[in-house]
Amino acid sequence: MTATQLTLMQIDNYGPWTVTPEPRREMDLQTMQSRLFADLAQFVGARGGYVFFTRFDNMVAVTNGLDRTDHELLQESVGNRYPVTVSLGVGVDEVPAEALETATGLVQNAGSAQSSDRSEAFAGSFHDDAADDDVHVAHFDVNDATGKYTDRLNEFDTFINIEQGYASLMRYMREAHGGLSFFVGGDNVIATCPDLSAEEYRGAVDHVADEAEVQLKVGVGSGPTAHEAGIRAKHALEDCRYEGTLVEFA
Ligand SMILES: Nc1nc2c(ncn2[C@@H]2O[C@H](COP(=O)(O)OP(=O)(O)OP(=O)(O)O)[C@@H](O)[C@H]2O)c(=O)[nH]1
Repeated sequence: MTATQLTLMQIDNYGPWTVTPEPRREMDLQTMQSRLFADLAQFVGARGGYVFFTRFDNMVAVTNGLDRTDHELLQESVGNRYPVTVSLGVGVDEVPAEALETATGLVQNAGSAQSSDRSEAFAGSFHDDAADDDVHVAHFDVNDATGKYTDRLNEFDTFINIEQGYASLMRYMREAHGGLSFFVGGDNVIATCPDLSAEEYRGAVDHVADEAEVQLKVGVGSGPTAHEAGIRAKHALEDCRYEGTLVEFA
């Protein structure tokens, strides 16, 4: 069975920590959160995975290619270097939303996100019979975001447009296909998806155009890891630019 392996990374007891012994300076929290994301991105990225910052206190990673030892090392290294620890749950499924459901359930079963009793919980099973097309990555991009928004509107109004497109896409992909879409900066959204057809991607692009009036294009790639699928998706997106098309597969 081809499958996506997803890891939920949740900071332990973070809410209480942010206000103990009294509320901490916001920019110090932002610095710590973004450094933790950068470290996770480097660790997971160097092993072929992708990490998405999601809400920063919870991050979601596509970890095909990372095994139990890699996860244990990550957890230990964070615990050694940060004032917080992380709990990890790992799930495997053809449908990314199902894999994340499993991963999340494992972390939730180990204790509340705001329990001082839960620290560095780790549970899950790993995808060991890897296949060449385990991971499907869709790289979405707003058509001419620079001309339509960045060069014309103030940054906040540009941000509203981009975020509305993202909100529409993330909900549609989740509900229609169990795909998980993540804003990654600029006008880009990367989704981890089941094996979908060009017609199904066109449906997503049409939905966002209708609902949020944001015109997307999407490049899709597959591979044994998120990196390999994602780099193919980027090349497919370049094909969209070259051909003037809205959906391309690598
Ligand atoms: N994370 C990420 N961001 C990107 C990538 N490519 C572009 N961006 C971001 O997207 C912004 C807009 O760039 P483009 O998407 O190339 O520009 P555009 O005006 O939309 O033009 P077209 O996409 O060609 O229609 C850039 O400022 C970057 O912030 C990428 O591969 N990954």
